[in-house]
Amino acid sequence: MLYYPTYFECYPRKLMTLTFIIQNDEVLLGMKNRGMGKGKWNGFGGKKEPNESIFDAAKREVKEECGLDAISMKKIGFIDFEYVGSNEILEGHIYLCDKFKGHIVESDEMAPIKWFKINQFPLDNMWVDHKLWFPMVLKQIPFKAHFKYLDDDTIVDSTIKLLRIFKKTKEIWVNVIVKKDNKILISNNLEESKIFKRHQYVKKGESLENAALSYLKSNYEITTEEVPKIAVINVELTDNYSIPSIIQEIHMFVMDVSKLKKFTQSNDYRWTNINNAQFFADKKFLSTLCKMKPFKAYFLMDNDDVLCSKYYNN
Ligand SMILES: Nc1ncnc2c1[nH]c(=O)n2[C@H]1C[C@H](O)[C@@H](COP(=O)(O)OP(=O)(O)OP(=O)(O)O)O1
Repeated sequence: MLYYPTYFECYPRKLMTLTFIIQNDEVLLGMKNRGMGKGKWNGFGGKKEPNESIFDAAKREVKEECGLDAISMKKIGFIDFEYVGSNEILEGHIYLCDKFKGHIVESDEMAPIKWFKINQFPLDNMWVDHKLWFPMVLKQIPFKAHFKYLDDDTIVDSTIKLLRIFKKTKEIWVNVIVKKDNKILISNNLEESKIFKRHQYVKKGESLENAALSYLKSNYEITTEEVPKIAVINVELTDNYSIPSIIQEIHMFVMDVSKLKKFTQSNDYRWTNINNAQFFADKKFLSTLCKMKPFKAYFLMDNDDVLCSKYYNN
């Protein structure tokens, strides 16, 4: 379960728009030469004027910043931008425009303006939040997000929630990590980045503990009577944005073999330092797990990329 933060609900808000113009497999971006986001590539947008609707503001900003008339625009996301030390929220309304007319006109504020192939996006030279939600714009998945910035390049907290109308079904899985000191066992046949993907489906009527013990036996040839459960994580996948969508609930157990009287290591495995072993892009996960203190977590994944991760104490 992902909780959207609410502590800033009473803060005053400034409404802003941001529109991405997309044609075939290309996105139009402009280099911002002044104001917020100076020196970064961005879509087209800015503050809403009094007495105009947010939709009209989005169309006006597109015209002012790149010269095009947007014909078809679709709202994809809402983003609350918060800056440490400021009690004002910048409420960004994100649009996708796939029909337009006119000619591109560069201005003092935005130049140059260029079409970029979607897979060659200049992400390193854009707002850092973009790489976390742009996959949703491309897949047209409505979302709501909150980013708390320390400065223009550092995010200290982020939450991305998919706004779904469809029912979600849950699949229950277990996974067992075998550890000793600050090392974990990794299969020789598995890429380290994929260790986390080796979950085992929990059969109907089977207890989580039994599923974990059978996982230990079949994967690591370890027979034991108990193994502690450390984490429950919910993984939501953007590629499963269909009907019904799936949430994976994964129960993570950790076997500390230094506690076992007898342990024979299978030749199929090797020890890897926790800091070198990867859990997708989220480096914090394995080290948190190996502290052996129960916790809950949520991950929003787009293929192998973690778009949003949240850790909760149990
Ligand atoms: N992190 C963050 N903070 C603030 N603004 C943004 C981000 N990430 C973003 O993508 N953006 C977007 C939102 C807006 O489209 C622009 C900032 O608009 P701003 O510079 O305030 O508006 P202007 O158009 O320059 O100013 P006016 O025309 O409204 O005067 O960046």
